[in-house]
Amino acid sequence: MTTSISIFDTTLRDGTQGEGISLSAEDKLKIALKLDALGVHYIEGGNPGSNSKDIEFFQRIKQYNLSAKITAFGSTRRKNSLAEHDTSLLRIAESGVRAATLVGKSWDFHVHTALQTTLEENLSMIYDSIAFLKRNHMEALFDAEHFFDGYKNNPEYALSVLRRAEEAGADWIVLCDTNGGTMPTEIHDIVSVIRRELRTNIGIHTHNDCELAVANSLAAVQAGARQVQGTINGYGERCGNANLCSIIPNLQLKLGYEVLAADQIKTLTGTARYISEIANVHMPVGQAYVGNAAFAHKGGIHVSAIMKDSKTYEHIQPELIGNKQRILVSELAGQSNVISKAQELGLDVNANNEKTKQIIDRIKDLEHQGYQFEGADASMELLLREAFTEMKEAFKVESFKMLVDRDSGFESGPMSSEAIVKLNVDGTYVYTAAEGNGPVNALDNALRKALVQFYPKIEEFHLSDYKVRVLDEKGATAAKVRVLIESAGKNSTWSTVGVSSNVIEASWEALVDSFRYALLHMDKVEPAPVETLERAGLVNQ
Ligand SMILES: CC(=O)SCCNC(=O)CCNC(=O)[C@H](O)C(C)(C)COP(=O)(O)OP(=O)(O)OC[C@H]1O[C@@H](n2cnc3c(N)ncnc32)[C@H](O)[C@@H]1OP(=O)(O)O
Ligand SMILES: CC(=O)C(=O)O
Repeated sequence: MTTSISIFDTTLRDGTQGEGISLSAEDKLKIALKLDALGVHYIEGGNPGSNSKDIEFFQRIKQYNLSAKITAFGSTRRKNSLAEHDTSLLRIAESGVRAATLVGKSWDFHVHTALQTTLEENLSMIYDSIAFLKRNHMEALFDAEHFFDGYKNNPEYALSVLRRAEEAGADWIVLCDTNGGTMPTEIHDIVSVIRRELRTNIGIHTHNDCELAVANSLAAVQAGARQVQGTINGYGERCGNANLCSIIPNLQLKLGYEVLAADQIKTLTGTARYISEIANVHMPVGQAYVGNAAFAHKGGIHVSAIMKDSKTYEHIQPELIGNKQRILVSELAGQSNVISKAQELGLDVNANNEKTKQIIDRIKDLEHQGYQFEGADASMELLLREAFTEMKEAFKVESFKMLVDRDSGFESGPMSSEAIVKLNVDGTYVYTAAEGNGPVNALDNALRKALVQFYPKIEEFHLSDYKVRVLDEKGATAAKVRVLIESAGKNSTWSTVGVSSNVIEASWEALVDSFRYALLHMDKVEPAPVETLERAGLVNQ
């Protein structure tokens, strides 16, 4: 029989303890709905005893009928007081949740040093607080903070903490590697012992300070833990919590546990990316399973084999967790990369074709000059289309000029940027000037002004990101730069690249590629009669 593992997500509580992560009540609601769709079993919404944002979240989440259990977090009652008078416990009870997690000390050193109380009083704090939840008819999860450090230091006391939580009626006892310093073999050994000592279900909560949070969670499950607490993308205090985006597929696809339904686990990649957007934290491209490069193949030898059978270089089918295979083309490419990329674009390309060899040489040469096509999908597509099709250019650049000026007499006054471009659009010469808040904006405006007569839908896309990287710092102000421009249309984004020792020229090159790419997918309209354009100052035949 397959063993089920309960997934407890604490992105909204421990995840927000990660540096740089701050979520509004609205953000938390959106994330909770996404996590519920993913199928996690518990969603820890926050700490109602901590701040009013979390109180608002618990109020607002009540209107949704979720499958996941929403839980509130808090600590055991303060020392030398009554649970019934403890603000944190009262806030939890008032929040309206049916389940709550209480963190309590299980390391004697912490009891003496952080709580500054007696070992016996700490046991009472735990008992009273869990019993309070049970009297309020709530499911009670006990997070035994620093359990592994505590057990190594004083196993009898650490175990007595768990026993007291069990006596009080805890539904889950969760062993925490709070400082993230325990090794997988220790986790396995200790969880195996504890499992024999308790009747209550055991969970595991690990931190990533030794880059072992995922391995430690798996070791605990293999030793008998039946709940894993973690966060999406591993957000959390210090180095983060155990990353559920790796734990879930490892448990389900590698170790054969029952975790999520097959159609839900397919939403894992989308969930990870959605939450990274809301948290405003860039996802590492190489993040296991859900990263953009998790199934991206760059080396020619890899791509050649992948095209024969993807199992050669993929440990699972990316679609199982909603990711997808990508083929990168760079100076490390062989003809397989180019063929695969060209086929993706619907181009008819054969192996050992002379043109294929030429385009590989061209790409390698351009990358040697400083271009990078992995991050510039649209420039790559243009190169391939030029090589393998009779590509009709939407326009040709005749010339461009850039004027950057500061009004005399205003030493710190505003700078003005003006661009003048001359284009040939299907035999019609268009000459336009435009201003902008900087040189790239002025060039963008001038190109748009020239082309909008022919391609009105040009208004539907805009430049969404602009990055400059100095390629040879030793050249100082004469160094070569690489400009990457990201553009966004109604339903898509694309990136283009330009390289030069002149930043304006590199920007212009990337900008022109962005327009060339956008226009590939746009219909041209008949421009207004020439005199009208001439009168409007747009055309100079
Ligand atoms: C391992 C973990 O991640 S636990 C969760 C940690 N998360 C957070 O701390 C985020 C939310 N925290 C907060 O908003 C605040 O810290 C609050 C509201 C909980 C408490 O704020 P304050 O009352 O100002 O106390 P402060 O944060 O300075 O100190 C924590 C207090 O809790 C006590 N405490 C710590 N753990 C526990 C526990 N398990 N049970 C009871 N009391 C505890 C400490 O001894 C300290 O008490 P002291 O002031 O008498 O020394
Ligand atoms: C409870 C918790 O967050 C910890 O011990 O790390």
